[in-house]
Amino acid sequence: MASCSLIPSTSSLVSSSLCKLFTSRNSMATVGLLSFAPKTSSFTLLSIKQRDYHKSSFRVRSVAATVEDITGFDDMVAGTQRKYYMLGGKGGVGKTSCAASLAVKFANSGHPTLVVSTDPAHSLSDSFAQDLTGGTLVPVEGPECPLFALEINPDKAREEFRSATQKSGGTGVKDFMEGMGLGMLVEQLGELKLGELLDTPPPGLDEAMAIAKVMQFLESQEYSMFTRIVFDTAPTGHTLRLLSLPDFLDASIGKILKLRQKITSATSAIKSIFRQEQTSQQDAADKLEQLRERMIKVRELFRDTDSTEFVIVTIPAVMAINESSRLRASLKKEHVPVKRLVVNQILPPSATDCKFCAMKRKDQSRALDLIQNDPELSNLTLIQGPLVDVEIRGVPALKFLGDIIWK
Ligand SMILES: Nc1ncnc2c1ncn2[C@@H]1O[C@H](COP(=O)(O)OP(=O)(O)OP(=O)(O)O)[C@@H](O)[C@H]1O
Repeated sequence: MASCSLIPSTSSLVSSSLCKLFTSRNSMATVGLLSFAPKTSSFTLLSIKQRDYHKSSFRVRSVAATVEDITGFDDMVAGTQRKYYMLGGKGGVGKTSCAASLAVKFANSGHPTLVVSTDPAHSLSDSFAQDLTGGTLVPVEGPECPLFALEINPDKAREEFRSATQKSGGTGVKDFMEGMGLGMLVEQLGELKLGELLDTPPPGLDEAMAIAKVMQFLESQEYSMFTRIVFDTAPTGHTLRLLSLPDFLDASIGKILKLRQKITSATSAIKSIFRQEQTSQQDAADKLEQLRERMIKVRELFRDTDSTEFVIVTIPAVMAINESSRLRASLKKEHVPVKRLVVNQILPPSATDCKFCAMKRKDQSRALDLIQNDPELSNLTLIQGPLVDVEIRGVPALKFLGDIIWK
């Protein structure tokens, strides 16, 4: 029996003798069950993924740290309310490794945790060395407390956007506008660049929709157990576009909806004659409005200093640091809370450097100086992650990395 700390508020959520933990999005089949025996204060996690059957038990210890005088990981782990950690940075710096190691550390510290990849090029499965694909919550085997992973398929999110904006079977802005009862305005609306919006969903939209989807999941009772959500986000460019999305959508979808409203109220007299068409137009309009609201929620989540923190991950190299500085400036502009900067892959100390290592060390040291003098980065808490000599794959390796980085 593995030992586990659980958050008091969480235990009350699972006080029934057996509660459904989650269901597969596609099949709606139950793939996980959590049973709780109040007398022995023990939980039994039964998870069934396809044909695999996995059963583990863990005892409840009282949780977590006090909130006074805490820094570092203590600050991240303290408290029973749900917190979101978004890890982002330049491609290849170690975002996934850091996100996965943080998720393992949260789970081993008593937080039922969900780690989500919204990077179109998922690597959570590679990092955990387990098959976590399928766009649904999959239990990660290994940590002491429940840890689930979710790789959101960006193609599906994009498809959803297209079906929300296009009349069934139709393509392009003209069909969509006609579907919305605005066919006569297609020409006049040229300058809004709606064609671009509808035919080629804006970059960052898939990631924003993925995050919106996770938030939707988490609103339901069956997913309310998670107290830490870690996002492995797509490289910098996507993140920045994601943050500017709500304004962009407001400017485009908002205008369409307003126009449509004007027209439908002007033509209300003939509404009843075309009731069928009206319904499908209303359906499209509702979906667009829902999309816009979800994007606004995602932006609010990013800006919520009480529950969210964006952690920038970088490496000690000039190009990566410059990109991190720009990312931090943009996040500041968007009021996204950032406190920590992880500098990953720093050469560990050595008494006897070869020529290559000595050069590399000097180079890294210059890059670290750059951080100290960077107006955007110098006031962040610096977390140094060493370059390790083996590939970090699987829960034991992630635990090892997490214990070094998240202190
Ligand atoms: N501290 C480290 N020491 C050694 N290898 C590391 C370290 N951190 C990450 N790596 C390795 O670097 C590679 C890239 O890491 P990872 O996939 O975590 O980066 P990423 O930023 O998520 O990449 P992408 O932007 O492509 O998603 C992996 O092979 C990983 O094992």
